[in-house]
Amino acid sequence: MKMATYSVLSGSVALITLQNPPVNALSEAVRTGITDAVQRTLKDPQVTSVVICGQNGRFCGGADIREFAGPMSGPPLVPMIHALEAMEKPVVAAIEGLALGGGLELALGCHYRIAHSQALLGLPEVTLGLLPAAGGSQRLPRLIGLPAALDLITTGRHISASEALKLGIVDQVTDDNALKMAVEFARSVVGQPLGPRRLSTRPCHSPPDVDSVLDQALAQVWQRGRGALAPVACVGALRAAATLPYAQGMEKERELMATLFNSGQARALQYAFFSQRVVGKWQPSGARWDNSTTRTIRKAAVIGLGTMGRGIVVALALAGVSVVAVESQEKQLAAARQMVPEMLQRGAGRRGLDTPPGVISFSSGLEDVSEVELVIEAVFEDMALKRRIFSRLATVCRPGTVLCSNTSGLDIDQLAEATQNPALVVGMHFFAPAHVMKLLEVVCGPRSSPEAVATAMVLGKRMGKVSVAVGNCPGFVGNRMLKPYMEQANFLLEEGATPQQVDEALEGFGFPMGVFRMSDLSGLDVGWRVRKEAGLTEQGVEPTRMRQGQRYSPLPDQMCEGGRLGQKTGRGWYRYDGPGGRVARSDPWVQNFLETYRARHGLVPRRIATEEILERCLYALTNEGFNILQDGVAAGPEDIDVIYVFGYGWPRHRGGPMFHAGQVGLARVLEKLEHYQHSHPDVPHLKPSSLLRRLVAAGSPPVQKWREFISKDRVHSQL
Ligand SMILES: CCCCCC/C=C/CC(=O)SCCNC(=O)CCNC(=O)[C@H](O)C(C)(C)COP(=O)(O)OP(=O)(O)OC[C@H]1O[C@@H](n2cnc3c(N)ncnc32)[C@H](O)[C@@H]1OP(=O)(O)O
Repeated sequence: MKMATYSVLSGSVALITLQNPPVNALSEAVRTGITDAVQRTLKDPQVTSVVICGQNGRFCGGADIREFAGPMSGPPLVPMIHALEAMEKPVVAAIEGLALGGGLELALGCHYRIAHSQALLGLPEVTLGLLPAAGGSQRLPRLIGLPAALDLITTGRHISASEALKLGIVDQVTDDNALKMAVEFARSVVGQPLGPRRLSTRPCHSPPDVDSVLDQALAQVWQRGRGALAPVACVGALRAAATLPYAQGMEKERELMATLFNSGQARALQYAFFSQRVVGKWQPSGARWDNSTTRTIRKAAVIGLGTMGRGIVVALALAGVSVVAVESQEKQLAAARQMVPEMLQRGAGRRGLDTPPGVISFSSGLEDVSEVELVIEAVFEDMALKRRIFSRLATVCRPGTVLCSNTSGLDIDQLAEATQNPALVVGMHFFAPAHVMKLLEVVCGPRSSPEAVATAMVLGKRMGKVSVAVGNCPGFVGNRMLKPYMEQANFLLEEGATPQQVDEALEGFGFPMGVFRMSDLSGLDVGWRVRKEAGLTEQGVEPTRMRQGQRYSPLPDQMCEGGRLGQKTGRGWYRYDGPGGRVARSDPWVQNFLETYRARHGLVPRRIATEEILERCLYALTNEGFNILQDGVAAGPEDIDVIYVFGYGWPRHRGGPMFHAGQVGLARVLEKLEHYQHSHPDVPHLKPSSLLRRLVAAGSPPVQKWREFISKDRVHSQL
C-alpha cells in the first residue's frame, strides 16, 4: 500500500513513515499521507517532536518519476515541505539507505538530519533534465555554501553519509540504528529554538567573488553539457539563491523548473533512466531475467592480453573475480604483467579500495584455465584463430564452463560450432577501454542457453557494466548501426564536405567526437580489417566506387594504404603532433587528397548544409535500428538507445537514436529517408525499413509502445 503512516512513540514523538516500495518515492498518495500527518501532529498537544523515516531502511528516492508523464495531482511538494519547516515542534529526518532528489529536499525542510553511515544522499534531478525544485536549489546553498551546492546540484552526484556530514548536510551519522537515534535526538532537542534551523530563513553565504564563481560554473556546465539545458538552469537557480531573497529565489526556481519540465530533454533523460532499468530484464531470445538460472562466477580466465584483454582482466578483478590471464606471446605477456597491476591500482583507487578484491595470475598456456568457471577469449578479430582457441578450450576446460568471446561483430554460432557444447557459448562485446566503458553487449547465439546468457549478463553487472542482451548478426546492434552512419560520412566527403565539417555537425548535435575524430582515435585499420574480411577492399590506381552491387567509398581504404591509421601513426583524417598525439589539427594533405580524389572520379563538390549532414548520418543509423528491431536482434528500442548512449557517445539528453526518431516524428524521418534514397538509389541503407513504414501507417505510436507493436506485428505476420 503506497502511503505515509502516522504513529506516536512513547506518547510524545510523532513518527511519519513513507511507504512506497522499493524506494519510497513521493507519489501522490505519499504526499497526501505526509500532509495529513503534519495536520495530525499540529493538532495533537501530546506530541512534542516529529521524526520522518522511510519503510524498509530506505528514506526516500525522490519524486515519483513515473508521475511526470501525466498531469500532476495531489498536494504539491513545495508547500508540504514549507509546512514541515514552519512547525513549532522539532522535525528530524532519519535517513537510512538513500535520500535523493525530492527525498533530500524533504530532509532539508526538516530541522535536523540524522543519517546511517551507509546512506547515499544527493540531488540527481539534473540527470533527469530537471533541477531541485522543491526548494532544494535555495535551501542547500544556505546550508553548505554556494561552491559546494554548485558542485552537488550541477553534477547530481550521490555522496556518502560521511561526506554529507563533512559538508554539514547532516547533523550526525551513526553505524547503529538511525531511526532509533533520530527518535532519541528528537526528544533531546524539544524546547530548543527552531528559528536558526529553518534553512529558508538563513542568508546564503556566498564567496566575495560570487559573480565570477557563478560565471565559471556556467562555463563549465556549457562545456561539459554538450547542449544539455538542465545544468545551465541549475546554475541559474543557484545564482538566484546567492543574489535574491528566499521568496524571489523560489519564484526563479519554479520558473526554471517549468521550462525544463516541459522540455524534450527532460523527457529524453527520464526515458533514458527507465530504459537502463528495462534492458536488464529481458533477453531477445524471450527468456526472462528472473526465470533463467545464473551461475555465480568466482574464477574466470581471459585469453589474449592486448588492450581489450588487459582491460577485461582489470574489470573482473575489481568485481572480485579471480582471474587467470593467458597470453602466448612473450612480449605481450611481459607488457601485461607490468601494466595490469598499475591499471588495477588506479581502478581500485577510483573506487576507494586499497586492494582489488580479485586475485590475478598470469600464464602463457591454455592448460592453466582448466579450473575456471568462465572464459573470456579476447584475441584479435580473426575467426580462424578464435575457432582454434574455442576448440582447444572445449578440451581443456571442465564440462560446464561458460565460454565467451569478446568480439565486436563475428558470428557467435560459428565459434560455438567449434566446441562440444554450443549452449555454453555467448558473446561479450566490451568497449575500449574495457575497465572504464560502461557498455557490454551480451550476444546470444541461436544455441546459447538462457543460463549462459544470464550468467554473462549478471557478471557484466557485477563488473559495473550496463549489460544489454542482443542477437547474433554481423556487428550485433551497435556496430551494425555504425556502418551506415560511417558510410554516409564517407559519401559526404566525396560530395564536397570536409572531415571537420562533418565532425562539427555531429559534435554540435551533442556527440563528444565526430565520426572522423572517433575513427582516428580507434584506428582506421579496425574497419579496414573488417572490410577486407568481407571481400570489399580492392587495390589499384583507379579503385571503383561500386562494390558488391552498391555504392562504396574507397576513401578510408586509401588512407590506410597510405599508412594514415589515425592517432597511432600521427596522421589520419587529421594530423597530430607525432604518433600517439591527441590534439587533432586540420590537415592540408587531406584537403588535397579529397580534391584529387573527386577530380579523378569526376565528382563536382557542392556546399553541404549541416542539416543534410545530420539527417543523412543519423537517419541512416536509425533506419538500421528499425531493421534490427524487425529482425529481433534487439528486444526493444530501449536496448538500442542504451547501447548508443553508453557505448557510442549519443547525447543522453537526446534519449538515443530510436527515441530521437520519435521526437523528430517518424513520418518526417520516413519522408527524409525517402528523399535521400531517391537522390542516392545505389545506397541500400537509405531504403526506409518496413517496420518504420508500418509504425508510421499505425499513426506513429510513442516509443514506449513499440515493443508491443512489434510483437503483435510479428504474430500477425506469422498467421
Ligand atoms: C513542476 C513539478 C515540480 C516537482 C518538484 C519536485 C521535484 C523533484 C525532483 C525529483 O525528486 S526527481 C527524482 C530524483 N530521484 C532520482 O533521480 C533517483 C532515481 N533513482 C535511482 O537513482 C535509483 O533507482 C536508486 C534510488 C539509487 C535505487 O537504485 P537500485 O539499483 O537499488 O534500484 P533501481 O533498479 O534503480 O530501482 C528500483 C525500482 O524503483 C524505480 N524507481 C527508482 N527511483 C524512482 C523514482 N524516483 N520514482 C519512481 N520510480 C523509481 C525504478 O524504476 C525501479 O523500478 P522497476 O519497475 O523495478 O524497474
